Amino acid sequence: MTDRPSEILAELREVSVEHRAPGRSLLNRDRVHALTGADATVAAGETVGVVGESGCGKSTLVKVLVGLQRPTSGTVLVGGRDIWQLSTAQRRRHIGRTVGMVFQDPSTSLNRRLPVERIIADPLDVHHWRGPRDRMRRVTELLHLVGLPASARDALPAHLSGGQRQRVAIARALALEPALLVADEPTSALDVSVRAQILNLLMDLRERLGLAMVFVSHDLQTVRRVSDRIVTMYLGRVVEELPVARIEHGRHPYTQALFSATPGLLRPMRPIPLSGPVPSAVHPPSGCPFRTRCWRSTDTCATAMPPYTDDAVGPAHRYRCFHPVTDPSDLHRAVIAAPGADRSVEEPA
Ligand SMILES: Nc1ncnc2c1ncn2[C@@H]1O[C@H](COP(=O)(O)OP(=O)(O)OP(=O)(O)O)[C@@H](O)[C@H]1O
Repeated sequence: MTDRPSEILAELREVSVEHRAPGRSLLNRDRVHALTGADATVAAGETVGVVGESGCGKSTLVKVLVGLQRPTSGTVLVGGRDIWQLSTAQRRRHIGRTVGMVFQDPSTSLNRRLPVERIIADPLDVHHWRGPRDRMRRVTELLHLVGLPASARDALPAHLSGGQRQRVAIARALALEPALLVADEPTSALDVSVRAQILNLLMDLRERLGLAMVFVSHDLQTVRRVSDRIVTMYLGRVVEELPVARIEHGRHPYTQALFSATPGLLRPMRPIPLSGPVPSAVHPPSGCPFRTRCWRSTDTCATAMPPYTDDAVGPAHRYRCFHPVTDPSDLHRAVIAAPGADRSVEEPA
Protein backbone atom coordinates (compact mmCIF):
# COMPACT_ATOMS: atom_id res chain seq x y z
CA MET A 1 0.00 0.00 0.00
CA THR A 2 1.20 3.51 -0.79
CA ASP A 3 1.89 5.57 2.30
CA ARG A 4 -0.38 8.57 2.31
CA PRO A 5 1.62 11.78 2.28
CA SER A 6 0.51 14.17 4.97
CA GLU A 7 0.27 17.67 3.47
CA ILE A 8 -3.27 18.07 2.17
CA LEU A 9 -3.34 20.37 -0.87
CA ALA A 10 -7.07 20.26 -1.54
CA GLU A 11 -10.05 18.92 0.30
CA LEU A 12 -13.80 18.67 -0.19
CA ARG A 13 -15.99 18.32 2.88
CA GLU A 14 -19.58 17.24 2.39
CA VAL A 15 -19.79 19.11 -0.90
CA SER A 16 -22.99 19.14 -2.93
CA VAL A 17 -23.68 20.81 -6.26
CA GLU A 18 -27.16 21.19 -7.65
CA HIS A 19 -28.16 22.69 -10.97
CA ARG A 20 -31.52 23.76 -12.28
CA ALA A 21 -32.78 20.87 -14.40
CA PRO A 22 -32.37 21.80 -18.09
CA GLY A 23 -35.43 22.53 -20.17
CA ARG A 24 -37.61 23.30 -17.16
CA SER A 25 -39.46 26.51 -16.51
CA LEU A 26 -38.23 28.90 -13.84
CA LEU A 27 -41.15 27.85 -11.67
CA ASN A 28 -40.10 24.23 -11.71
CA ARG A 29 -37.94 23.43 -8.71
CA ASP A 30 -36.41 20.24 -10.09
CA ARG A 31 -32.69 20.08 -9.50
CA VAL A 32 -29.92 17.98 -11.01
CA HIS A 33 -27.92 16.50 -8.14
CA ALA A 34 -24.53 16.67 -9.83
CA LEU A 35 -22.61 16.07 -6.60
CA THR A 36 -23.98 15.01 -3.22
CA GLY A 37 -22.13 15.05 0.11
CA ALA A 38 -18.74 14.44 -1.49
CA ASP A 39 -15.61 14.16 0.62
CA ALA A 40 -12.22 13.94 -1.01
CA THR A 41 -8.62 14.90 -0.33
CA VAL A 42 -5.50 15.31 -2.42
CA ALA A 43 -2.16 15.23 -0.65
CA ALA A 44 1.20 16.55 -1.85
CA GLY A 45 2.89 14.31 -4.37
CA GLU A 46 0.07 11.79 -4.82
CA THR A 47 -2.02 11.03 -7.90
CA VAL A 48 -5.72 10.48 -7.36
CA GLY A 49 -7.69 8.84 -10.17
CA VAL A 50 -11.40 9.67 -10.40
CA VAL A 51 -13.58 7.08 -12.12
CA GLY A 52 -17.23 6.38 -12.78
CA GLU A 53 -19.78 6.26 -15.58
CA SER A 54 -20.55 9.24 -17.76
CA GLY A 55 -22.60 11.82 -15.85
CA CYS A 56 -21.64 10.56 -12.36
CA GLY A 57 -20.13 13.92 -11.39
CA LYS A 58 -16.40 13.56 -12.09
CA SER A 59 -16.07 16.88 -13.89
CA THR A 60 -18.22 18.60 -11.29
CA LEU A 61 -15.97 17.28 -8.54
CA VAL A 62 -12.81 18.62 -10.18
CA LYS A 63 -14.42 21.94 -11.09
CA VAL A 64 -15.33 22.36 -7.43
CA LEU A 65 -11.78 21.45 -6.44
CA VAL A 66 -10.29 24.21 -8.61
CA GLY A 67 -12.90 26.82 -7.69
CA LEU A 68 -14.61 26.87 -11.10
CA GLN A 69 -17.87 25.64 -9.61
CA ARG A 70 -19.32 27.07 -6.42
CA PRO A 71 -20.86 24.32 -4.30
CA THR A 72 -24.48 24.54 -3.21
CA SER A 73 -23.29 23.39 0.22
CA GLY A 74 -20.15 22.07 1.88
CA THR A 75 -16.59 23.32 2.22
CA VAL A 76 -13.73 23.46 -0.27
CA LEU A 77 -10.25 23.88 1.16
CA VAL A 78 -7.33 24.63 -1.14
CA GLY A 79 -3.94 24.93 0.50
CA GLY A 80 -5.78 24.85 3.84
CA ARG A 81 -7.97 27.89 3.07
CA ASP A 82 -11.72 27.85 2.63
CA ILE A 83 -11.82 29.29 -0.89
CA TRP A 84 -15.42 30.50 -0.73
CA GLN A 85 -14.60 32.65 2.31
CA LEU A 86 -12.15 34.63 0.17
CA SER A 87 -12.96 37.59 -2.05
CA THR A 88 -13.07 36.81 -5.79
CA ALA A 89 -9.63 38.36 -6.33
CA GLN A 90 -8.11 36.57 -3.34
CA ARG A 91 -9.65 33.26 -4.43
CA ARG A 92 -8.27 33.54 -7.98
CA ARG A 93 -4.83 34.46 -6.71
CA HIS A 94 -4.76 31.71 -4.10
CA ILE A 95 -6.05 28.94 -6.35
CA GLY A 96 -3.91 30.02 -9.31
CA ARG A 97 -0.77 29.56 -7.25
CA THR A 98 -1.78 26.18 -5.86
CA VAL A 99 -3.65 24.37 -8.64
CA GLY A 100 -3.30 24.13 -12.43
CA MET A 101 -6.05 22.68 -14.60
CA VAL A 102 -5.87 20.87 -17.93
CA PHE A 103 -9.19 20.39 -19.71
CA GLN A 104 -10.32 17.68 -22.05
CA ASP A 105 -10.31 19.53 -25.34
CA PRO A 106 -7.57 22.08 -26.08
CA SER A 107 -9.46 23.32 -29.16
CA THR A 108 -12.08 24.80 -26.87
CA SER A 109 -10.01 25.52 -23.74
CA LEU A 110 -7.49 27.80 -25.54
CA ASN A 111 -8.34 31.24 -26.87
CA ARG A 112 -8.15 30.81 -30.65
CA ARG A 113 -7.28 34.46 -31.26
CA LEU A 114 -4.20 34.61 -29.06
CA PRO A 115 -0.69 33.43 -29.94
CA VAL A 116 0.81 30.71 -27.79
CA GLU A 117 3.01 33.14 -25.89
CA ARG A 118 0.05 35.16 -24.66
CA ILE A 119 -1.92 32.04 -23.77
CA ILE A 120 0.91 30.69 -21.64
CA ALA A 121 1.74 34.08 -20.16
CA ASP A 122 -1.86 34.86 -19.22
CA PRO A 123 -1.63 33.41 -15.68
CA LEU A 124 1.71 35.20 -15.24
CA ASP A 125 0.12 38.51 -16.19
CA VAL A 126 -2.93 37.99 -14.01
CA HIS A 127 -0.68 37.18 -11.07
CA HIS A 128 1.79 39.99 -11.83
CA TRP A 129 4.71 37.64 -12.36
CA ARG A 130 7.86 39.73 -11.89
CA GLY A 131 9.09 41.87 -14.85
CA PRO A 132 8.69 41.48 -18.65
CA ARG A 133 12.08 39.86 -19.05
CA ASP A 134 11.29 37.20 -16.45
CA ARG A 135 7.95 36.68 -18.14
CA MET A 136 9.65 36.02 -21.49
CA ARG A 137 12.14 33.71 -19.85
CA ARG A 138 9.38 31.79 -18.08
CA VAL A 139 7.42 31.30 -21.33
CA THR A 140 10.54 29.92 -23.02
CA GLU A 141 11.16 27.65 -20.03
CA LEU A 142 7.56 26.38 -20.14
CA LEU A 143 7.66 25.71 -23.88
CA HIS A 144 10.81 23.68 -23.34
CA LEU A 145 9.26 21.88 -20.37
CA VAL A 146 6.33 20.63 -22.47
CA GLY A 147 8.48 19.72 -25.48
CA LEU A 148 7.56 22.58 -27.83
CA PRO A 149 10.15 24.55 -29.82
CA ALA A 150 10.72 28.20 -28.88
CA SER A 151 9.37 29.10 -32.34
CA ALA A 152 5.90 27.91 -31.26
CA ARG A 153 5.47 31.06 -29.18
CA ASP A 154 4.13 33.08 -32.15
CA ALA A 155 1.76 30.39 -33.46
CA LEU A 156 -2.01 30.57 -33.13
CA PRO A 157 -3.72 27.44 -31.76
CA ALA A 158 -5.16 26.77 -35.23
CA HIS A 159 -1.61 26.32 -36.56
CA LEU A 160 -0.87 23.55 -34.07
CA SER A 161 -1.84 19.89 -33.95
CA GLY A 162 -4.18 18.65 -31.21
CA GLY A 163 -1.25 17.20 -29.27
CA GLN A 164 0.71 20.47 -29.52
CA ARG A 165 -2.34 22.42 -28.36
CA GLN A 166 -2.65 20.19 -25.32
CA ARG A 167 1.06 20.82 -24.61
CA VAL A 168 0.28 24.55 -24.64
CA ALA A 169 -2.61 23.96 -22.23
CA ILE A 170 -0.28 22.01 -19.92
CA ALA A 171 2.33 24.80 -20.09
CA ARG A 172 -0.33 27.34 -19.14
CA ALA A 173 -1.50 25.16 -16.24
CA LEU A 174 2.07 24.93 -14.92
CA ALA A 175 2.97 28.59 -15.42
CA LEU A 176 2.65 29.55 -11.75
CA GLU A 177 4.41 26.43 -10.47
CA PRO A 178 1.36 24.87 -8.81
CA ALA A 179 1.78 21.92 -6.45
CA LEU A 180 -1.32 20.23 -7.88
CA LEU A 181 -2.31 19.58 -11.48
CA VAL A 182 -5.91 18.60 -12.18
CA ALA A 183 -6.41 16.85 -15.51
CA ASP A 184 -9.97 16.15 -16.66
CA GLU A 185 -9.81 13.57 -19.46
CA PRO A 186 -6.60 15.19 -20.78
CA THR A 187 -6.15 12.80 -23.70
CA SER A 188 -9.64 11.70 -24.71
CA ALA A 189 -10.18 14.47 -27.31
CA LEU A 190 -6.84 13.73 -28.99
CA ASP A 191 -5.91 11.41 -31.84
CA VAL A 192 -5.17 7.94 -30.55
CA SER A 193 -1.63 8.26 -31.93
CA VAL A 194 -0.73 11.18 -29.63
CA ARG A 195 -2.57 10.13 -26.49
CA ALA A 196 0.36 8.12 -25.15
CA GLN A 197 2.75 11.03 -25.78
CA ILE A 198 0.63 13.46 -23.77
CA LEU A 199 0.12 10.95 -20.99
CA ASN A 200 3.87 10.28 -20.86
CA LEU A 201 4.52 14.01 -20.77
CA LEU A 202 2.16 14.41 -17.81
CA MET A 203 3.79 11.52 -15.96
CA ASP A 204 7.25 12.88 -16.71
CA LEU A 205 6.28 16.35 -15.45
CA ARG A 206 4.74 14.82 -12.36
CA GLU A 207 8.05 13.15 -11.51
CA ARG A 208 10.28 16.07 -12.43
CA LEU A 209 8.23 18.73 -10.65
CA GLY A 210 6.99 16.57 -7.76
CA LEU A 211 3.39 17.39 -8.64
CA ALA A 212 0.28 15.99 -7.06
CA MET A 213 -2.34 15.11 -9.68
CA VAL A 214 -6.03 14.51 -9.95
CA PHE A 215 -6.62 12.45 -13.04
CA VAL A 216 -10.13 11.95 -14.42
CA SER A 217 -10.53 9.32 -17.10
CA HIS A 218 -12.80 6.66 -18.54
CA ASP A 219 -9.68 4.65 -19.39
CA LEU A 220 -9.45 2.44 -16.33
CA GLN A 221 -6.25 0.73 -17.44
CA THR A 222 -4.52 4.11 -17.51
CA VAL A 223 -6.08 5.27 -14.25
CA ARG A 224 -4.84 2.14 -12.59
CA ARG A 225 -1.37 2.59 -14.04
CA VAL A 226 -0.88 6.24 -13.07
CA SER A 227 -2.76 6.60 -9.77
CA ASP A 228 -1.79 6.06 -6.15
CA ARG A 229 -5.41 6.18 -5.04
CA ILE A 230 -8.72 5.77 -6.81
CA VAL A 231 -12.00 7.53 -6.07
CA THR A 232 -15.07 5.75 -7.44
CA MET A 233 -18.17 7.84 -8.10
CA TYR A 234 -21.74 6.85 -8.84
CA LEU A 235 -24.63 9.22 -9.49
CA GLY A 236 -23.03 12.21 -7.78
CA ARG A 237 -21.71 10.26 -4.82
CA VAL A 238 -18.20 9.20 -3.89
CA VAL A 239 -18.85 5.54 -3.06
CA GLU A 240 -15.30 4.29 -2.46
CA GLU A 241 -11.75 5.56 -2.04
CA LEU A 242 -8.92 3.06 -2.10
CA PRO A 243 -5.20 2.70 -2.73
CA VAL A 244 -4.61 1.41 -6.24
CA ALA A 245 -2.80 -1.62 -4.84
CA ARG A 246 -6.11 -2.67 -3.27
CA ILE A 247 -8.22 -2.41 -6.38
CA GLU A 248 -8.83 -6.15 -6.40
CA HIS A 249 -10.23 -5.73 -2.89
CA GLY A 250 -12.73 -3.05 -3.87
CA ARG A 251 -15.55 -3.41 -1.36
CA HIS A 252 -18.24 -1.46 -3.15
CA PRO A 253 -20.09 -3.62 -5.70
CA TYR A 254 -19.96 -0.72 -8.16
CA THR A 255 -16.15 -0.51 -7.97
CA GLN A 256 -15.99 -4.23 -8.70
CA ALA A 257 -18.48 -3.99 -11.57
CA LEU A 258 -16.71 -0.99 -13.10
CA PHE A 259 -13.25 -2.54 -13.08
CA SER A 260 -14.51 -5.99 -14.09
CA ALA A 261 -15.67 -4.46 -17.38
CA THR A 262 -12.06 -3.81 -18.43
CA PRO A 263 -10.43 -7.05 -19.56
CA GLY A 264 -7.58 -8.27 -17.41
CA LEU A 265 -7.97 -5.69 -14.67
CA LEU A 266 -9.67 -7.73 -12.01
CA ARG A 267 -9.85 -11.34 -11.13
CA PRO A 268 -13.46 -11.99 -12.14
CA MET A 269 -13.51 -13.87 -15.30
CA ARG A 270 -16.27 -11.92 -17.00
CA PRO A 271 -17.64 -8.41 -16.70
CA ILE A 272 -20.24 -8.16 -13.97
CA PRO A 273 -23.39 -7.14 -15.85
CA LEU A 274 -25.48 -4.43 -14.28
CA SER A 275 -29.19 -4.51 -14.86
CA GLY A 276 -31.20 -1.46 -15.78
CA PRO A 277 -30.29 2.13 -16.62
CA VAL A 278 -28.45 4.66 -14.45
CA PRO A 279 -31.21 6.42 -12.48
CA SER A 280 -31.99 10.08 -13.06
CA ALA A 281 -29.77 12.65 -11.33
CA VAL A 282 -32.92 14.75 -10.90
CA HIS A 283 -34.70 12.06 -8.90
CA PRO A 284 -31.95 9.83 -7.49
CA PRO A 285 -33.09 6.74 -5.56
CA SER A 286 -33.40 7.00 -1.79
CA GLY A 287 -30.54 5.55 0.24
CA CYS A 288 -27.67 4.14 -1.79
CA PRO A 289 -27.93 5.40 -5.39
CA PHE A 290 -26.50 2.15 -6.74
CA ARG A 291 -29.10 -0.08 -5.10
CA THR A 292 -31.39 -0.18 -8.16
CA ARG A 293 -28.66 -1.96 -10.17
CA CYS A 294 -26.85 -3.81 -7.40
CA TRP A 295 -27.02 -7.58 -7.08
CA ARG A 296 -26.43 -7.31 -3.33
CA SER A 297 -29.07 -4.73 -2.43
CA THR A 298 -31.63 -5.33 0.29
CA ASP A 299 -34.40 -3.19 1.78
CA THR A 300 -31.82 -1.63 4.10
CA CYS A 301 -30.12 0.00 1.11
CA ALA A 302 -33.22 2.12 0.46
CA THR A 303 -33.30 3.56 3.96
CA ALA A 304 -30.20 5.77 4.02
CA MET A 305 -26.93 6.47 2.28
CA PRO A 306 -24.49 4.08 3.94
CA PRO A 307 -21.93 5.91 6.11
CA TYR A 308 -18.22 5.71 5.30
CA THR A 309 -16.72 2.49 6.58
CA ASP A 310 -12.97 2.03 6.91
CA ASP A 311 -11.59 -1.18 5.50
CA ALA A 312 -9.09 -3.21 7.50
CA VAL A 313 -6.19 -1.04 6.28
CA GLY A 314 -7.80 2.07 7.80
CA PRO A 315 -9.18 5.29 6.33
CA ALA A 316 -6.94 5.07 3.22
CA HIS A 317 -9.51 2.54 2.02
CA ARG A 318 -13.09 3.43 2.79
CA TYR A 319 -16.42 2.75 1.17
CA ARG A 320 -20.12 3.49 1.53
CA CYS A 321 -21.98 0.20 1.35
CA PHE A 322 -24.16 -1.85 3.69
CA HIS A 323 -23.23 -5.09 1.94
CA PRO A 324 -19.58 -4.81 0.90
CA VAL A 325 -17.94 -7.43 -1.29
CA THR A 326 -15.65 -9.44 0.94
CA ASP A 327 -15.74 -12.81 -0.78
CA PRO A 328 -14.56 -13.29 -4.41
CA SER A 329 -17.13 -16.04 -4.98
CA ASP A 330 -19.80 -13.35 -4.60
CA LEU A 331 -18.50 -11.77 -7.80
CA HIS A 332 -18.83 -15.09 -9.56
CA ARG A 333 -22.44 -15.32 -8.41
CA ALA A 334 -23.03 -11.79 -9.72
CA VAL A 335 -21.81 -12.82 -13.15
CA ILE A 336 -23.83 -16.00 -13.47
CA ALA A 337 -26.97 -14.54 -11.90
CA ALA A 338 -27.33 -11.98 -14.67
CA PRO A 339 -30.00 -12.64 -17.29
CA GLY A 340 -28.42 -14.29 -20.32
CA ALA A 341 -25.10 -14.81 -18.59
CA ASP A 342 -22.88 -17.73 -19.54
CA ARG A 343 -23.50 -20.19 -16.73
CA SER A 344 -20.51 -22.29 -17.69
CA VAL A 345 -18.16 -19.77 -16.04
CA GLU A 346 -15.74 -21.54 -13.75
CA GLU A 347 -16.24 -21.02 -10.02
CA PRO A 348 -13.10 -19.26 -8.78
CA ALA A 349 -10.86 -21.20 -6.40
N1 LIG B 1 -24.61 23.28 -15.84
C1 LIG B 1 -25.34 22.19 -15.66
N2 LIG B 1 -26.69 22.26 -15.66
C2 LIG B 1 -27.45 21.16 -15.47
N3 LIG B 1 -26.93 19.92 -15.24
C3 LIG B 1 -25.60 19.79 -15.24
C4 LIG B 1 -24.73 20.91 -15.45
N4 LIG B 1 -23.45 20.47 -15.38
C5 LIG B 1 -23.50 19.13 -15.14
N5 LIG B 1 -24.79 18.73 -15.06
C6 LIG B 1 -25.28 17.38 -14.78
O1 LIG B 1 -24.63 16.96 -13.60
C7 LIG B 1 -24.33 15.58 -13.67
C8 LIG B 1 -22.83 15.38 -13.48
O2 LIG B 1 -22.17 15.93 -14.63
P1 LIG B 1 -20.59 15.82 -14.82
O3 LIG B 1 -20.25 16.54 -16.09
O4 LIG B 1 -19.91 16.27 -13.59
O5 LIG B 1 -20.38 14.25 -15.02
P2 LIG B 1 -19.12 13.44 -15.56
O6 LIG B 1 -18.99 12.24 -14.69
O7 LIG B 1 -17.93 14.34 -15.63
O8 LIG B 1 -19.57 13.03 -17.01
P3 LIG B 1 -18.64 12.69 -18.31
O9 LIG B 1 -17.82 11.50 -17.93
O10 LIG B 1 -19.65 12.39 -19.37
O11 LIG B 1 -17.82 13.93 -18.58
C9 LIG B 1 -24.86 15.08 -15.01
O12 LIG B 1 -26.16 14.57 -14.79
C10 LIG B 1 -24.91 16.34 -15.84
O13 LIG B 1 -25.88 16.25 -16.85
